[in-house]
Amino acid sequence: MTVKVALTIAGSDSGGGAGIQADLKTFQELGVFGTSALTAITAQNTQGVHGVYPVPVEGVVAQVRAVLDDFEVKACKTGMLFSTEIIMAIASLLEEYPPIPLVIDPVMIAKGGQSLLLQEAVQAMKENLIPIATIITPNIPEAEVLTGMKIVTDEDIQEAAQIIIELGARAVIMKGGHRNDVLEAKDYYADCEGQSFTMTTPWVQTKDTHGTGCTFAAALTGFIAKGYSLSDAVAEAKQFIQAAIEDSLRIGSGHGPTNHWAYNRLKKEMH
Ligand SMILES: Nc1ncnc2c1ncn2[C@@H]1O[C@H](COP(=O)(O)OP(=O)(O)O)[C@@H](O)[C@H]1O
Ligand SMILES: Cc1ncc(COP(=O)(O)OP(=O)(O)O)c(N)n1
Repeated sequence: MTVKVALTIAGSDSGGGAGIQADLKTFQELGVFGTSALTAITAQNTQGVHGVYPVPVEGVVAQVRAVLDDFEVKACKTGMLFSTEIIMAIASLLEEYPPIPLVIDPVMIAKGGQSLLLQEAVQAMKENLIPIATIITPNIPEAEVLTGMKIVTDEDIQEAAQIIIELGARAVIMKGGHRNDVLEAKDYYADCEGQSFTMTTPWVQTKDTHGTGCTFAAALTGFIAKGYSLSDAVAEAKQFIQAAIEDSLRIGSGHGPTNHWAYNRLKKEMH
C-alpha cells in the first residue's frame, strides 16, 4: 500500500481544536500522512485567540518548498493565511510545481471575533488564490466578504456560490454552520461544470464547535488525497464533521474542540 501525503498550509492553534493541529489529526484519522507549513502561531484556547504571531514569509515559503521538493503531495489545503504577502507567495510557489488539488478554507475570523486574515488580504485571496482552487469552503460570513452580498436565503447561497465560481474556483461548498434559522446543518456544493447538490445532517445543539471549518476542510483534503472524486470527498467529509460534532469531547471551558476520533469509532461500530 502506498501512503498518500497531504499538505496543510495554515496557522497553529495552541488549543489543538482548529488550525494545523486539527488538520494533522484529521489526516491521521484518514490514514493520510500529514505534512505542514505554518503561517502563524496563535495563542489560543476554547475561550478565544489571545495572540497572533505571523511567520516571516520566507519561512512559510521554505516550509512549503521543503515538503513539495521531497514528497509526492496528493492534495494541499490552506487555512489561516493572515497576510497579502503570504497569500501571494503561496500562490506563485504552487504554480512552480505540477498541479496539486487545492482546497482553500478562506479563514478570516475566529469564533470569538478575532481576525485571522488582514482585511487588506481579501483582494489577494480573490485574485491570486481562488483562481487556482480545486474547491473553496467558505462559511456564510466569509462568502459574504468574498462576494460583497448579504446571504440569508437558500437562493442567496446559490447566487453567492456562482459568484465564487466566477472568481475562478473549480468548485465551492457553502458551509451552513452560521445559519441560525434552520434545524439542519445544510451545506451547498456547486462546481464549474454545473453540478450542484445540498448536503443535510441534523443540527447538533452544542457549543463545542471550535474548529469545525478546519476539520471539515481537512477531511475533504484527506479524502481527495486518497483518490475520492470531489463530490464523494465532500459527502464523506460531511460525515466526518457530523460525527466529530455529535460526539463532543467536552474539554475546555469555552467552545470546545470537535472529536477527531469519532468518525472512525462510528465506522468500527457499524462493522
Ligand atoms: N451545530 C452543528 N451541527 C451540525 N453541523 C454543524 C454544526 N455547526 C457546524 N456544522 C457543520 O460543520 C461544518 C463547518 O461549518 P461552519 O461551522 O459553518 O464552518 P466554520 O467553522 O468555518 O465557521 C459544516 O459542514 C456545517 O454544516
Ligand atoms: C489557527 C487557526 N486557524 C483557523 C481557525 C478558524 O477555525 P474554524 O474551523 O473556522 O473554527 P472557529 O475558530 O470558528 O471555531 C482558528 N480558530 N485558528
